[in-house]
Amino acid sequence: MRFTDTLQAASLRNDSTLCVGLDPEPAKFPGAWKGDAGKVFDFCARIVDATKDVVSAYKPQIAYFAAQRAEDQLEELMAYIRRVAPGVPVILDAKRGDIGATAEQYAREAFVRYQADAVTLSPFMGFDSIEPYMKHDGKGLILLCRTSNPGGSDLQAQVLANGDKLFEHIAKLAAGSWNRNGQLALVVGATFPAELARVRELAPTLPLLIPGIGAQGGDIEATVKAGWRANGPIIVSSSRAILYAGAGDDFAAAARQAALSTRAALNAAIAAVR
Ligand SMILES: O=c1ccn([C@@H]2O[C@H](COP(=O)(O)O)[C@@H](O)[C@H]2O)c(=O)[nH]1
Repeated sequence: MRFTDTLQAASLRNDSTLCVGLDPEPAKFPGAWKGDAGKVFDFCARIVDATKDVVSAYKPQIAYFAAQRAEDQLEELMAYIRRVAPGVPVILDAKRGDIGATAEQYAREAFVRYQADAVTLSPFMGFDSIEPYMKHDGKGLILLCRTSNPGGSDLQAQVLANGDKLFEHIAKLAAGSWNRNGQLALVVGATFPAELARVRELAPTLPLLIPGIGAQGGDIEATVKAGWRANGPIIVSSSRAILYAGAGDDFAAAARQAALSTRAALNAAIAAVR
């Protein structure tokens, strides 16, 4: 099944545009697990158990696993999600970008080793750095466009010779000539709703992965108003605000409550603009 179809089905089934980001930090683990990098899988698996009927997607960020020498636990987690939450797509947040030959290897890592449904990519090195991922039929390729961090403006807001800002140019390419097999989507931060609205204008039907609500302070209503369209899906991602909603043995229940209230806020905002 194509990433976009899996996403739509999960979104309908769970009545959700919420993506839970899986960014495990052992220093923030509860109780006896605190500081134990051997508990990365267990921690994330309990979060998945508690949220699998509330989300439209999961987004593990690979750095949190690699930094703990926990890539094997990420493989185990990907298999676990496929087993206990079949039909919920998994976006590997890796932000890869390299020459074609190396991109082939990164694509194998994302889609063969981890069997992700989609991967985040930096478009900075151009189309030939994205093309190798397109050999993996139906997988989602989510290009950084207007990132959620303040420093994203340093390059992404630069005006090009044709008058477009760089992020506008990326949105046009992704909605146009680069999107050869309909696999492309864009990352746009919730922290910049005006730019999010501009990206939606330029790419009316592309799925938008939107990090920046929760710990980064992005506003849910402004995000939905700018980004959601009936035929333009949004995947609104929150990591720390869900994962660490509770610090005790009830951390998974607290994560579920945080996911439920975030989903409800997203759905209320969608109902208001529908
Ligand atoms: O522009 C971007 C692109 C990716 N991210 C990633 O999303 C999560 C955000 O975590 P929170 O705890 O919800 O702030 C994290 O994995 C980032 O690497 C982003 O924040 N902004």
